[in-house]
Amino acid sequence: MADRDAWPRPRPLVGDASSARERAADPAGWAFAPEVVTALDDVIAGRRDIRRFRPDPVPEDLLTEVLTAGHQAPSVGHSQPWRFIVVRDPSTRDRAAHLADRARLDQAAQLTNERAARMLDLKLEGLREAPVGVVVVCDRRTPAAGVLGRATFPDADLWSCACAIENMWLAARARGLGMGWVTLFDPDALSALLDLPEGVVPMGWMCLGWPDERPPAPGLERAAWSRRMPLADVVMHDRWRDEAGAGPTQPVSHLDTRAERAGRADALPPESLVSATDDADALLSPPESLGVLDRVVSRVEALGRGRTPLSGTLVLAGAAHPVSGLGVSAFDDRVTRDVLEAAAAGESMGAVSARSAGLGVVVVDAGVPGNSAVRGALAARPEHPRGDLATSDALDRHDVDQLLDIGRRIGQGAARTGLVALGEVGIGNTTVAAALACAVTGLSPRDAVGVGAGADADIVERKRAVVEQALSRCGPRVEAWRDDPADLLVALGGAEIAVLTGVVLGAAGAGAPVILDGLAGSLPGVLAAALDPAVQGHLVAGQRSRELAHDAVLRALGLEPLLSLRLRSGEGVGACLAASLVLQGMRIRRGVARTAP
Ligand SMILES: Cc1cc2ncn([C@H]3O[C@H](COP(=O)(O)O)[C@@H](O)[C@H]3O)c2cc1C
Ligand SMILES: O=C(O)c1cccnc1
Repeated sequence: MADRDAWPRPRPLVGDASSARERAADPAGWAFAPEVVTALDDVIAGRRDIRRFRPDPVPEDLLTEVLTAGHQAPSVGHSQPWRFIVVRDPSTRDRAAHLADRARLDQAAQLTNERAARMLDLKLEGLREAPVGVVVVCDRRTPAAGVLGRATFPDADLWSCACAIENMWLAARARGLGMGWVTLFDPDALSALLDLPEGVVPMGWMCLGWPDERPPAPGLERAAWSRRMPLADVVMHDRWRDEAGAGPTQPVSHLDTRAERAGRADALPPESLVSATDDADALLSPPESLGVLDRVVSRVEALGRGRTPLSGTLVLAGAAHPVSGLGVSAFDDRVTRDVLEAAAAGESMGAVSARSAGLGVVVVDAGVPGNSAVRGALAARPEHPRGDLATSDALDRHDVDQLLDIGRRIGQGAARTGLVALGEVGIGNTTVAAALACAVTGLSPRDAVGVGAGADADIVERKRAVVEQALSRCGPRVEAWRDDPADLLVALGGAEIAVLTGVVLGAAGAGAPVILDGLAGSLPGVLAAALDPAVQGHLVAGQRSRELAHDAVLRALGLEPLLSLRLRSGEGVGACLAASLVLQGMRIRRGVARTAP
């Protein structure tokens, strides 16, 4: 038996040397000296996002110290997912600065006028001045489930990189260096610039250098853009809501709701729909007297708050389709140009239908055969070669973006006239439309391919084969079409459908009802609604045509067609017939005697 009261505690030579007794005796004993704490608080409080830099070089040892601080950040599962790309090459820096210039204008376009002007006044990047750029990227190629803590919070790797950035920021500030975190980029464009592989994502561009400003407060606070919220507004106790059931306010948005409306549609406002139906109920007639038409009229009147003009515009877009070279139409490609020229002259079936319905016509040449744009038509001709969709993409991405953009502007203009009716012309486009219909409804080519403008059995067989080929060529892209509806237009086409998709977005964004036509004249509604769900409340199914997949497409849209005439005209003829009916319904609604409450 030992005769000692206590044995000395064996102090480990590795790991935590503190003892339980020491920790219990002095729980705060791990603190740094008070002057260190004050210094840390000073650095945290004095950290600024620096946008103005002096040209003096950053000494290598300081840069290494800053990067070392970054590399000491905490990371999920100790995964250290950050990688630092130190950029000194002026051409890379200039190209990055150019990307930021573009992103700045794009962002300004989404803000209110006042905020946009102020944003453009702000200096948001110091990319061209800072002698060093450090691009912090996150290597996300490791499966989340393989990293401790990421299976449940898969984005924790990104947060770890943000911690590294903050560490660098503080280390830079303590040394008198300035750092600015620039995220004013299209991330894909920045990735391409730095040649990042798939799965490695940029967190932004850190400008690093000697600051040419020493701001006592955050720049955005100084510019009266915003102010730091009181601590009490961001701290809650035990749960999100307080006793009164209120939660904290969400961060402020400077989005322009009007610009948003010009670009994106307003959902059909429930109050105005209710007031339109209330008005219908007051008519001296049985409720829902006009049946399907009644509902459409209520919707149109709700959208225009009863002031929709008794008129409108047929937007008729035409385009050539290389797939017509695969024997999928009973007609020659040149017909497309002839019809569009006749439309511009006011003599095509679509143009005459529009006139007879009291609508104006806007003819859009989205690349009909021939080397020049059709006279009298708005030109929206794709710049790049188009593919036959069976073996290559129908359209180039840049062209699709342009077509959508031009369409949007046309739609916004047409919206001012009242109803916006869609019309298409393009030999071969029922094959394109069938492929799109398969993609968006899941129909098989056998159930989607129809006779178009008059196919025989051989043509129908070839159409099916082409649609099958196109769908298997684009497999995963077709399945994921909702993630990127514009890519479906790239894969399958066609240019007139892309323009009309833009028209739907623009018209609905400006508050107008959009009347769909046949199969190719309904798909723009599906695609636009996928791009902006609020479009849905603006869509009216003009007709159910003869084309096989049309019914499935209308069902997918949840729309009941006004007419079912087995049309096969295309060109917006059905949309015009329906528009004329809608206008008549509006006149009836507006003219009939009201009953007293
Ligand atoms: C003279 C003529 C005028 C047309 N206007 C519209 N289409 C309709 O038929 C074409 C699509 O059918 P497919 O895929 O079988 O080629 C599109 O132009 C459509 O609008 C027309 C067709 C013809 C022949
Ligand atoms: O239903 C259609 O849209 C259709 C049918 C045949 C030809 N063009 C269009």
